[in-house]
Amino acid sequence: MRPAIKLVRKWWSYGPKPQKLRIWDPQAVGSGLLPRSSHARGLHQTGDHLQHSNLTYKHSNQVFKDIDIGNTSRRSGFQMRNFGSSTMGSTILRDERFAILEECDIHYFQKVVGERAVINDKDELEAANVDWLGKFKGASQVLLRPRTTKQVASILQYCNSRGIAVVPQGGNTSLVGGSVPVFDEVIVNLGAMNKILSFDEVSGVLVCEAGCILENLDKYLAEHGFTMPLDLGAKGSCQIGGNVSTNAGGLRFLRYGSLHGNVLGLEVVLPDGTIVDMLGTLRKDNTGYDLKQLFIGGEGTLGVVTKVSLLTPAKLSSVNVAFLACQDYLSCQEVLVLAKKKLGEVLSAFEFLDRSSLDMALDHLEGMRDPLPSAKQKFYLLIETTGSNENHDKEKLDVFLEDAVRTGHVVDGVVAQDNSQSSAFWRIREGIAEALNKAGAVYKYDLSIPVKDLYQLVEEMRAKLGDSAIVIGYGHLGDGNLHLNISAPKYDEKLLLQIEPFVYEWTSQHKGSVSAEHGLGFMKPHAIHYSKTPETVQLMVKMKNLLDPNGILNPYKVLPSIHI
Ligand SMILES: O=C(O)CC[C@@H](O)C(=O)O
Ligand SMILES: [Zn+2]
Repeated sequence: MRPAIKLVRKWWSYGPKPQKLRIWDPQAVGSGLLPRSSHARGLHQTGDHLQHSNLTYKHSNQVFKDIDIGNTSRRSGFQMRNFGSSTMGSTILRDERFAILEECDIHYFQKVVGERAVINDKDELEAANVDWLGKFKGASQVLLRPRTTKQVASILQYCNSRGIAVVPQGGNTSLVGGSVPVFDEVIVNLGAMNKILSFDEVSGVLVCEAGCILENLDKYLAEHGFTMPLDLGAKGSCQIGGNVSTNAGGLRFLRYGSLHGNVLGLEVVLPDGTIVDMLGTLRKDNTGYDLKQLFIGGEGTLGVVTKVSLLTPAKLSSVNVAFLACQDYLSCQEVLVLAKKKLGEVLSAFEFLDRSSLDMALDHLEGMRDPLPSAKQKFYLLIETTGSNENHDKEKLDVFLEDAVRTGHVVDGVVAQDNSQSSAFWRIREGIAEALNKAGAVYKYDLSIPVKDLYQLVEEMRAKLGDSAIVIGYGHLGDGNLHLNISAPKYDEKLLLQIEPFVYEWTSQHKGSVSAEHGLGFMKPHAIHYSKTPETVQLMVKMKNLLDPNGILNPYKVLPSIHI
């Protein structure tokens, strides 16, 4: 075994500089290491060296090896982080800027939230330490389940004063490693704060705690004839606090817009334990800066969202879902224009999937039939209308479909005849992410790109990678949001080097964004500069420093690190 790599060229662009990072002897590492590649995407390995104002990003293979975020192993009852696999030498370390948990800390937490809400059960911790994709594995020793805002405040105030790092967690469905610890951060899970506090039918405003599961909120609203303005594949487990913190987009974005518009108020706890009550329910309020916006999409780095007030639309009774096939990408664009013109306000979703995405979903979903078995086209569209007048909506849909077929843009299609068929079409669309996750290694990119250029990236990527991987393009075409996924049998550094920074550079050149809706989390802070100017990033760093001067809250996420 190689000796421990001397590490230490790493600190973060906010908070105090680490004194040093502790290194343990690799000989002491237990077995059962994950393949190195399974975590190789945590910190990028591009070999580039970028200079950005006073931020320096140095991405050499050596640095990558040194700072690779790896798996954990247990020693003397304490989980330690292992950097690198046994084949490349192992260095175990933790970030010494932060305090190691002691008995007295556990006692304090027990006093604040009660013994049963301080979790150190191995299985529960294991689940909370690993992200949904199984790419990132932290080494937290303790998970706390506060039930009140005051408890969250006490936890944060204490951790801030003790220098203990904290990761807020909801349903842990982040696709960018945003909700798992990187080292041994204390996990503060909001799941027990799941009360609906009020709903006002006149204004449509729902006020609830952060741990409410999205689907439960939708069911609750349905009883009152309302619905949530957002819908995601992960709705059965994601929580509204996490949705807000990620500024999740999803399937209804086209119709109801961003959470930046739909969230009317928030209660947040700052890293020092201050409770900031911004839980307004007004649609219009121009008294000073709209500070809640900082926490919508703040990815839990500036404060912990504890309560949410949300504008919800009425649930409309007439829903139609069509599944259409197009020969080429230009036709998809023409259909989008036609849909906007002919369907107008009843258009509620415009999703696209290419043939590879469809094949992948159908392979994964047992018993699911291809809705258009004879079409075998390159592109498919899932179009949904939602309105209040069935005849009117159907008429609109008929006119739209007639035009789409007559002009040759749509070559085949089906309209769901009942709820179970609509659900089946949606199941196919939502099944793509699940299928990809099961298919081996997946390199995920969530990009905003002008619609006219969007699929060109998928084609260029395919041409570049040849047979070495399956390139899949799908997403929310109506919002210009491409989910580019590259599926390969296993993680491979060489493959990654072919993908990145190409994807990011391409996106930047086409005036896109390297994160449309998933956020940056732990996976992509290094790519922020492809979409934000140095001045903007610096302002973000200042905000972070202002609100979290000790850098305890969700460290390593969103903002780039400095490697020297
Ligand atoms: O897995 C992905 O790339 C996208 C997941 C999600 O945002 C979706 O739209 O299905
Ligand atoms: Zn999406």
